[in-house]
Amino acid sequence: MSFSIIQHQAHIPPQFIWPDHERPCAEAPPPLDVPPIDLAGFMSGDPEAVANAARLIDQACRRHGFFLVVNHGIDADLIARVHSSTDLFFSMPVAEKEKAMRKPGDHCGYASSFTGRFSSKLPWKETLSFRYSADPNLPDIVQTYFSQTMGEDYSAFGRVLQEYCEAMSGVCLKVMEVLGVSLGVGADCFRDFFVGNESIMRLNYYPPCQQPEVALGTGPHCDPTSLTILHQDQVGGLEVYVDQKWHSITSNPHAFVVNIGDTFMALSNGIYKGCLHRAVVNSAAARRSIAFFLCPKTDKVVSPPQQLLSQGNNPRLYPDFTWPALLEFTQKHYRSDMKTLDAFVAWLNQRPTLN
Ligand SMILES: C=C1C[C@]23C[C@H]1CC[C@H]2[C@]1(C)CCC[C@@](C)(C(=O)O)[C@H]1[C@@H]3C(=O)O
Ligand SMILES: O=C(O)CCC(=O)C(=O)O
Ligand SMILES: [Fe+2]
Repeated sequence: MSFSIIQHQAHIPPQFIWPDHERPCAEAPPPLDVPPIDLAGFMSGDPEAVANAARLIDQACRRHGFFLVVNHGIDADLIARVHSSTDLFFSMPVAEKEKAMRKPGDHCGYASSFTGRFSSKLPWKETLSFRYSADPNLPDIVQTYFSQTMGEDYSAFGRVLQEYCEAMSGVCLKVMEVLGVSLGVGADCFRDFFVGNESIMRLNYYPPCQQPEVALGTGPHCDPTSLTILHQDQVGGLEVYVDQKWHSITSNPHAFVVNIGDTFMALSNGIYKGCLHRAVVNSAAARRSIAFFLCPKTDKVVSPPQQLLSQGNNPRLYPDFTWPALLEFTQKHYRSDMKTLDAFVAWLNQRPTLN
């Protein structure tokens, strides 16, 4: 089922129609007051800038887990090249895109409308996801993926995305320093945990939809990953559920939208919260968003720093786990939503123990 056919029909197929209580708001939702974290200010070491960044990120992460990062130092031309690469890929003929077709159970590759994964509440989007590794022995992992999957013509395409992932990994490590300071465990604690990250990059493409009032580009969920660095194009459509109602996050090309995921919620022993969010579509313009999902190295055990447990009455909320186990759960057993971590822990507990 490809959007090039669906989007020209008068009505969208029933699999893309969401239940009443999950549909977009009839009125445009109010904007969420998302604090801008001055990353260069924090990194300068100026005590006031460091304290201000830590305070703003702490307030946001205790409340909804979303904040903006500005003065991030990422070249605007690189961001523009990633957006144009996204347009280039999704404008390709279906047969060309399907060279990168996502395989069942794998999180990488090209997926359109997710018909192979879900039978209802299908998201109105096409996605292209691929691995990034900060391992210095894998300096061209992204470029190699595209050359091998799509052919040597895609080497330059892969180079742009490789460069962008390296930049995103750097921004994530700086944000982890701020999070470490704001949680009182020190700038190095989470930075050291994620320095060898094995992350996921995803290009989201949302075609115009003839019935945007009953569809969703991405359904309500909390990212199961650790931290998400998202760049929205000027169309906008990202919404966050705070204080029992949906809020929009205004598009700002100079800022990255950053949010806490389930894995970091577990690392912070629930002090910082992942938050329900979704993406709405529209009938006039296609929308793109570029999402970098920070994930720890596969052998890292997700367990909160001791300091967070010894501070007063703060019992462990989640058992130790590894990211690959949670990822497999989301790919093979459970559609990520707002209860993914609880469902994951229940799944872990019911598995037969190897004696
Ligand atoms: C590890 C991941 C699974 C998803 C992509 C990344 C992080 C976010 C997850 C997702 C976007 C949450 C909503 C449901 C989902 C199926 C989707 O709409 O794309 C999720 C992704 C996935 O499982 O492919
Ligand atoms: O497209 C967006 O703005 C949000 C996408 C998202 O939440 C995701 O891919 O996890
Ligand atoms: Fe998300």
